[in-house]
Amino acid sequence: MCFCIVSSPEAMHSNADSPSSGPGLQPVWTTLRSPYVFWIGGAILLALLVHLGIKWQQASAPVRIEYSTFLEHVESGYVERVEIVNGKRINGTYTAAAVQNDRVETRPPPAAPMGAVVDRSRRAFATHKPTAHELTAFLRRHNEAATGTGTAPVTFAATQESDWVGTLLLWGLPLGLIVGIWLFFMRRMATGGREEQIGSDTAALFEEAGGRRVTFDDVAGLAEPKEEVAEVVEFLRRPQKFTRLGGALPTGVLLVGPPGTGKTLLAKAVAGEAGVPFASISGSDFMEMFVGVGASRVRDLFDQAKERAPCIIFIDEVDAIGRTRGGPGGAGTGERDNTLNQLLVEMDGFDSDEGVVIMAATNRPDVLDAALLRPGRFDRQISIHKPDRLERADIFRVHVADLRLDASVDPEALARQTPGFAGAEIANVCNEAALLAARRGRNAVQMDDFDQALDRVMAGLERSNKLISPEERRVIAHHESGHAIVGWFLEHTDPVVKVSVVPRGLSALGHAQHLPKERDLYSREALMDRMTMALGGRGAEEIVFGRATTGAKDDLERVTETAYAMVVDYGMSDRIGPLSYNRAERRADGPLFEKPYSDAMAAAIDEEVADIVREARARANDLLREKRPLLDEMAERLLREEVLGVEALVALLGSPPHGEYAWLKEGDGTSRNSASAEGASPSSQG
Ligand SMILES: Nc1ncnc2c1ncn2[C@@H]1O[C@H](COP(=O)(O)OP(=O)(O)OP(=O)(O)O)[C@@H](O)[C@H]1O
Ligand SMILES: [Zn+2]
Repeated sequence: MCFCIVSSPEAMHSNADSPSSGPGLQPVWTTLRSPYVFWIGGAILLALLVHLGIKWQQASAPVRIEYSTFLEHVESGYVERVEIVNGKRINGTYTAAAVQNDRVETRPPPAAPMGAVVDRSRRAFATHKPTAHELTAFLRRHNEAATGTGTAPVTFAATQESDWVGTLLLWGLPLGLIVGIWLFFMRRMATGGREEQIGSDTAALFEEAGGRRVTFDDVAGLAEPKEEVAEVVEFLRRPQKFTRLGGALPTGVLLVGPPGTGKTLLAKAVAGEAGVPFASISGSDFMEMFVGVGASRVRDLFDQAKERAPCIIFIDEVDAIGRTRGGPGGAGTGERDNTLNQLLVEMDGFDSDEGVVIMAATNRPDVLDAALLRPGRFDRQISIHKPDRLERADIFRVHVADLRLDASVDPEALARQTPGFAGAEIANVCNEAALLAARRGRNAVQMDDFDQALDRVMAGLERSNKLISPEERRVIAHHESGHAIVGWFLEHTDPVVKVSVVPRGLSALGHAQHLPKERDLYSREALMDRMTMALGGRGAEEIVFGRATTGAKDDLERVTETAYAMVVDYGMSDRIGPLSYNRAERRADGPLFEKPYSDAMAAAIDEEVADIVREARARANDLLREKRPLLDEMAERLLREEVLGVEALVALLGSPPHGEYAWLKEGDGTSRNSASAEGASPSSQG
């Protein structure tokens, strides 16, 4: 049996229009640090080569003589051979006799030292021909005269030779540049553009980057994620303990959450706690590389990891490689597919007792290729949320621990002032405050340093659209309160256990969480109540602000789906009757009805669906108008406290008028971090 309502403990709504921040940009220029060494080394090598070349050229160089001297040497019969290069340079050879008898020496050109000419190995000479002189005619005349006197004639030839300096400038320079750039990229690939990197020098680099080992104490908040990765730590410490009975441990852990919430930090802490090497590479690093190298980089990474096991590979922004294959994406898609395929192959090739754990982070789990999430790969997902007020106070405490603080600094107050901040932004605020205080010449960081730092960081966040504006927060708080109040007072809705305006992930801006009751059968009234609750968020926006926002998109999708199901699947409409009109879709392999109902019936169905939704909407809005004071109070408290647990809800709204809330008395599901509230599943809670 199939029901269209999914009673997921996840949010009833989200704001799909909220812009998602793209993958964090890597600081490209930090990667240039090591190539400096490379460039300087290259320059020294080049200088050395040039120097050697000049030396060699000098040693084998011909004797330079003046053109007039050359003409005299020809007339004296000392010259054996002449080569005219490009019509202007002359390379010649003296006769052996002339050199042996030192006759050439008789008229030394001022520039050429004499000793050189008597050197038997240097019969070569060179000179420059003035353009005006007719050398060939001169030589011919000389040869004619020579035959008469019996001396040997001068052989002469003309050659065309390219000018090597010009050639070098024309070809060598660009070629050298290309080779240089190529080498540079090869180097970048070899290091993955990152310092923290597996390899022979990893350990040193890691120590340098991290300073000291990161532990769970450095990660504030994130109670549940920490609990979940604790098992990974155990596994890395003592793999045999787990695999003793033949069980296979998960090798892939995917951390899902918005940017700056501490995913990298958590992965590092796992490595730190387990005392194993940690390699970090960003998915976009793979993709920056030339075609065909991404895959081999993956292979390298895994080969090295296996050598260093037990260890952790952390792939940040895994969505850069892990996007659904064959999808659109223009250039580079094929390369990405290859890289992803290699990653899948490597992950499959692991034995879980090898002790290599792959952690990956993404803020776009929705775009990941399904193959990545299959068992044996990233089959374990841990979601990481933005911190609520109390967690933010904890994060502030971690980051001010190393600062010299004035007594005026209050982490609680700072946490209240920073709704919507992620850990990275809090770290940023603390650092800014310390710098400001230092600039002002203070001995300790004071609260007003923090205030100013806050203004700065906030301005930046507003500019980058990462911060929810106060008006938006008010809308969200009322929207969530609307869901919660409607859900609280209706008979057939699931008990609300937590209301929050802490953004949860990519798009959900807040949520009202409810424990689904364990059941498979819903009456018309139950479905109506649930639709009414889903419309409570939008209703509250309308009542309080006079208009609705896009924040109700998901709510409306769910409502529409339910309303149609009531009419065409469940026969819950008197006007249409107990008929199922969904056959064509359902029985894909059975006889297909091209059109299972008439146009008239289609129109009737649409009208009936609209009626049902109108009714639910009216109920929601009526109830909210009646409870308006509660709605406002709840929204105000949410804005202050961000999260309301069950106890706070009971205090505010009174005991729920319907339903046997047995779980209430157990005192569970009340605290902000309660696992049972977070991971509520129909089977664990009645
Ligand atoms: N829960 C936390 N406790 C303490 N510090 C935190 C926490 N979360 C984030 N930070 C601080 O923010 C910095 C950045 O966090 P980190 O790089 O781990 O975020 P991320 O989720 O990996 O971000 P991204 O998705 O952009 O890579 C950390 O180095 C740390 O200083
Ligand atoms: Zn909603």
